Amino acid sequence: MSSTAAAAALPARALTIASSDSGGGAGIQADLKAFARCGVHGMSVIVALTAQNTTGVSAIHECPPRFVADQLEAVLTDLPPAAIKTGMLLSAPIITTVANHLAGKGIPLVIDPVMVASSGSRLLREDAVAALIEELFPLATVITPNLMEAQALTGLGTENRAEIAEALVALGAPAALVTGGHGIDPIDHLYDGRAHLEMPVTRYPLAATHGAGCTHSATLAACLARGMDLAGAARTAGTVASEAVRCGLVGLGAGDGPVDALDVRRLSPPTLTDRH
Ligand SMILES: Nc1ncnc2c1ncn2[C@@H]1O[C@H](COP(=O)(O)OP(=O)(O)O)[C@@H](O)[C@H]1O
Ligand SMILES: Cc1ncc(COP(=O)(O)O)c(N)n1
Repeated sequence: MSSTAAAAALPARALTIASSDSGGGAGIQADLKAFARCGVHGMSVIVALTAQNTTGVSAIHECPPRFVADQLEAVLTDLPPAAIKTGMLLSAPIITTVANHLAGKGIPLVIDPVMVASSGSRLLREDAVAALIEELFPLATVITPNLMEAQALTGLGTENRAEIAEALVALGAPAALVTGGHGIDPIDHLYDGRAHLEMPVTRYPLAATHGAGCTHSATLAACLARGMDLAGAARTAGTVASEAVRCGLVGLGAGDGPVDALDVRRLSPPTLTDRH
């Protein structure tokens, strides 16, 4: 095969800029599973490590912003992604570093404004919220808060998703996709500054939703990397996240079990006779 033909056969690339979940349920670990689920080569810039399991976050170790910059430079110079998502970014200096590296690149960007873990720990410091809104939202293609995050970002108490999505766009993001899986209406609401689109999601009443939001935003980025339009990517993200909940690993730990975008229970190591 010529090198051009080999390159044409390569998968699309997507990058997650987020934090590690030692329990493997959310964060970088969920993002890479979602990328693989969508047939996309996943890359990861890790900004913090969490000591975390299904019951909660017990410690957070922040990467120095200079090392975050090193990772971004390593990826962006050699492996430019076709789309990027951000997840747990933790601090204002990290957000500024990320914004400085992404500004002017024109790469589709999904911002999942992860603020508080479903188990209750803060994953974005109080003093970093303004940096997220002012420095990163203007660079986004779409932001994907859940309803609680959307309320915290806008200061609105309403559950009216159309109203809240418009307020998010007024904060500087060109489009907002408000999700609402955790016990609320199973409807994702997309507003792109012109039109509203309601996307019903099949809801599963399972105790395995840890990482659902990460899986959702990573799938959205993977679909954009594969050339889908925003509405199609948003529908697919809702479907993949919902399926990941259906395949969620209830009982894996003592708390909220992790979602599973790859449905690993149906996989097994190849036998020797499968080798080629
Ligand atoms: N119980 C559930 N059943 C089916 N899908 C769900 C469930 N919980 C979450 N999801 C899916 O995950 C997406 C993100 O969930 P959500 O709870 O809004 O985010 P977060 O994990 O950030 O709180 C939803 O849009 C939906 O597609
Ligand atoms: C590293 C990391 N990133 C994101 C989340 C949010 O996921 P969830 O809302 O399911 O707790 C998390 N708990 N940990």
